[in-house]
Amino acid sequence: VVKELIPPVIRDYLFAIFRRRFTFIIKEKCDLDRNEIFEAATTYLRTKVTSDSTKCLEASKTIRQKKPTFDIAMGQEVLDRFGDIELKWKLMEKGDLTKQNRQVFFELSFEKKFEEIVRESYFPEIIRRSETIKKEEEMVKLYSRESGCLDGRAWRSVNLEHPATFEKLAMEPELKKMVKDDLDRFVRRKELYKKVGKAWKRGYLIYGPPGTGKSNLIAAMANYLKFNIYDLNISSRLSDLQLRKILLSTSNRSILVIEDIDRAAELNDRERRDELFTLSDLLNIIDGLWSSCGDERIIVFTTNHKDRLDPALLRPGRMDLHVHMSYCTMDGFKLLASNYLDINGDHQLYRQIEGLLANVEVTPAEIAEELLQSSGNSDDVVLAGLVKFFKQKKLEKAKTAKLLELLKSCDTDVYVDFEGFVKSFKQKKLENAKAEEAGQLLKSDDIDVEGLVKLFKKNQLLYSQLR
Ligand SMILES: Nc1ncnc2c1ncn2[C@@H]1O[C@H](COP(=O)(O)OP(=O)(O)OP(=O)(O)O)[C@@H](O)[C@H]1O
Repeated sequence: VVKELIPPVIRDYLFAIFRRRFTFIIKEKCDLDRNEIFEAATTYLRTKVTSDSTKCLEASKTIRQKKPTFDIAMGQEVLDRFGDIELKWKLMEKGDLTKQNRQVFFELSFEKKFEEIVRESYFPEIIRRSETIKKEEEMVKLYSRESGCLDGRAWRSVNLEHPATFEKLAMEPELKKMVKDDLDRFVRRKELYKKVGKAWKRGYLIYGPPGTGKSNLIAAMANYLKFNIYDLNISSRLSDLQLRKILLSTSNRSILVIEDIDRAAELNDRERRDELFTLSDLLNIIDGLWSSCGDERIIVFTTNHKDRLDPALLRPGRMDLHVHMSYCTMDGFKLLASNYLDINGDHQLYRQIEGLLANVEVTPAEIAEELLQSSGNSDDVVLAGLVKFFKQKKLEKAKTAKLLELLKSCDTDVYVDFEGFVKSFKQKKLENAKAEEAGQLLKSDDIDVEGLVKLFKKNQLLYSQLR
């Protein structure tokens, strides 16, 4: 009956008389210092304000923020609930608004009987929640495309918890510095880009054999700049329009990654009547869209075979920086040893390792794998194991070179596909004295054929020569 007959405002007023209320005043500053509860509440209440609950919101976005934030506006109320407690937040100000003595504060009111819970549990909870929100906001995200979804809503994100940093990355120190400086310069130069009428974007081509750290470098760049990564998988069938929608839905302050761009050569072979995009469409869309609506964009192409790339991609002005990720050098090795074994100075085996590294092609990923597998042993044992591993690789390399020499002098038609060759070779279909010799080498105890096929594939240069 009370609900039916008495208007809500009067009802609340009457209830308030019966239920004793209590109010906390939370000022922006404690003397001159910042008030942690005030700051935590500001962050926390952002997750509570909605246009349904308040009539007025304050919207803002700094250049470093990825998304706008919506705050409680002056004089507005926001309701919150903590267990059974209903709490009312109100942002207020007092004092001379133009002078220094202006004070901003929150009024937090609730039923008197809950005072202790608010003090002991609610405040600590707000501080904890605000820290989580801040961390979440700073977290770099990795977006990948959901298969089957072909428009702008196709991106799904996870937090990029990749620990890669420039410090932990084994690559030539000068090259590392160059990439880092380039990124720094890029983010600093917004005004210059604007002044000269150039879109504020930068393109990197990262190339090198598998396992040299191309993906690691991208993760390090994202962590360094706090940019999100969009991983665009171009192998799926997309129409020009779908691609446009997908690209348009990426946000600023992001890195668009297109891996294995050499595979995009396939794109060029597509028939136009399919209305699927080609490589040059892709490049034009990226250029066009981003010139008109994007700020702070980085695009990264990676490839294991720079030599197979479409010349359109290598045209000057298309990619700003070409970054070659190479096999492991001694500098890189020392960094990996410091990461995995905490060896920061010299070691007696380093001279030998340096000599071996100059003669074998071994990727940082292979070394990292060896180091991981032998973790738990003493440094001497781990490094001695690595020396053995390098020697084995050196031997394989010599045999591979010899084999290649022999194969090259054979009838080449058969070698178009190496697995096929090995098969026919095994079946002794080949009547060639040199191939016989190669066969002996292949059959020798310390080389296994499948391993060799893998080796050839890994060693892309030899493999492409062979092809
Ligand atoms: N330069 C490096 N510095 C430190 N660790 C590395 C480096 N390169 C590779 N690794 C290690 O090897 C793993 C694989 O490397 P990553 O995926 O970055 O290589 P990639 O060049 O991108 O290979 P792919 O071409 O096959 O994608 C990494 O997670 C890391 O543990």
